[in-house]
Amino acid sequence: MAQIVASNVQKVFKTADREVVALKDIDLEIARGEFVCLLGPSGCGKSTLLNAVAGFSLPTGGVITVDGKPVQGPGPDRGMVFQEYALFPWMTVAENIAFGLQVQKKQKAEIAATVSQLLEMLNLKDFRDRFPKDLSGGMRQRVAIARVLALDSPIMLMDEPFGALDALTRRNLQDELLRLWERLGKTILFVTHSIEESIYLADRIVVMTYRPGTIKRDQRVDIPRPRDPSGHAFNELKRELGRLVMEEQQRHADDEMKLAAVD
Ligand SMILES: Nc1ncnc2c1ncn2[C@@H]1O[C@H](COP(=O)(O)OP(=O)(O)OP(=O)(O)O)[C@@H](O)[C@H]1O
Repeated sequence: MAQIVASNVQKVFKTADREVVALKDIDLEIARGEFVCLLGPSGCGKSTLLNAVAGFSLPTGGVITVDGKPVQGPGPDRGMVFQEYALFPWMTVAENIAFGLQVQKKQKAEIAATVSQLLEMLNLKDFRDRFPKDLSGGMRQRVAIARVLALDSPIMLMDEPFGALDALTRRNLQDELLRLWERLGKTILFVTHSIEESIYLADRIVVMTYRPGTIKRDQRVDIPRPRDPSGHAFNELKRELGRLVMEEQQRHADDEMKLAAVD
């Protein structure tokens, strides 16, 4: 049985002067341990779908289930990593990682052991007593990932987590994430608008359309890992997905022109 199932999911946002159909007829199944990327240009509903799976903002139609249970709000089975490193600035790295476990009232010794293990796993040992402001963007995002891993959720939801990082740091963290995913067997749903990032990471890439947000292509990636971005199969797929994404980008641009004309 699939772990995450979206059935006929719709999401309509109503604003003062119009309605935006952010998601329409979304049917998607994600198996336990699968790495799935949601890909598409800005405004095609990627974050809306991720937030619906997270339970932050529920669909206006259809249903999403996790392990057979309808999602009605956030839960400990789903951890979220955002683009903006949502760390507490007044806590050290170690305290940030420990925070969720303290909220869960775990034993002190257990918290200490988990924190040490995660500091080690994410190469953060030398930074345990630093504050977020003294860390680079990449380091902060490592802490954000460690913080979610501390809660041991079987599902990780990631909203453009590496979008603000420079290319080299981004590749490092992508490799790190793949290593963790292979080691820990998590299910990952990862939002990106980078075609290359999606091909580098995912088992499956779900390409979305712009307004309404529907599934344009559900693409399996069979290229063996580690994937070589200069390889033939990688570039073939990049070209094909690039074509699909460009079509939606163009619809976005046309829409903006129309709106500008009305204003
Ligand atoms: N709270 C809201 N109220 C009204 N419209 C919204 C709201 N949130 C999102 N939308 C609209 O829904 C559509 C989908 O937005 P969403 O943020 O999910 O897209 P996205 O693909 O994640 O884009 P980005 O890559 O820019 O984050 C957009 O047209 C957006 O303007």
